[in-house]
Amino acid sequence: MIHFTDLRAGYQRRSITPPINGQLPAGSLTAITGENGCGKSTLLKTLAGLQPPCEGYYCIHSSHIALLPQQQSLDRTFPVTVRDIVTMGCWQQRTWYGRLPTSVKQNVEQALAITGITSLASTPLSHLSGGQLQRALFARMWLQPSDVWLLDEPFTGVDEGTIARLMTLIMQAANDGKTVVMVLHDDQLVQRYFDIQIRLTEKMAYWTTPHSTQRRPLSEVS
Ligand SMILES: Nc1ncnc2c1ncn2[C@@H]1O[C@H](COP(=O)(O)OP(=O)(O)OP(=O)(O)O)[C@@H](O)[C@H]1O
Repeated sequence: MIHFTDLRAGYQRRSITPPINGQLPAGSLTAITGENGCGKSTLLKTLAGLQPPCEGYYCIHSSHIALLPQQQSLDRTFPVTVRDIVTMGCWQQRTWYGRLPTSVKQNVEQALAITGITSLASTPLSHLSGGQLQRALFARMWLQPSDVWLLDEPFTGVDEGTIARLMTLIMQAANDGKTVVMVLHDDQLVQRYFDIQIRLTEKMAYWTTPHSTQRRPLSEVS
């Protein structure tokens, strides 16, 4: 669950977003939309704790938050493989001498398999296509112990089949009670899958409920 009270996100006390009020229940799937530069990523970074709010406040009823950042924010030359990147999702589960328990290693293999990148496990980060990198980042997020998923344009460069595959995993996560917030530009996806849409403009944050959602009504989500 996330509560907003007159929250304005921005940088160095300069607000970018309009004031945001309301709440996102546990188990909900929310799309943040709006024109380029309206502050969608800034809002997500604020919710991830990477930026302090400019005004107002928010409350997340969990300390376990997983963030899938925009690709541009990553250094692609970093010398790691796909398996290394995915394994970072469970660094907290390492033993005190740095080893990963067998059960956690199995989870890493599962994350690679469900995102369809097992064959790329030993591939260096710098050799991945944009869509392959998105899958690896998604697998890392999927592994992180968390109650809240924050995803910033996770489908950039991703083909239709993979989008459907990842959306299935995202809906499963929401059905399991995670609060999922995603920045995206695709209205069709919003109408098809999301419970709540927050459309940001300069002056207002418009909250709507997409009608043709394939998800169960929120009241049925435990
Ligand atoms: N670190 C920063 N310091 C100051 N201003 C920034 C910083 N990062 C982004 N901005 C500015 O904040 C504004 C909102 O940026 P943001 O990335 O949140 O927009 P967005 O809605 O996610 O855009 P897009 O749809 O293009 O991804 C932009 O004008 C941008 O230049």
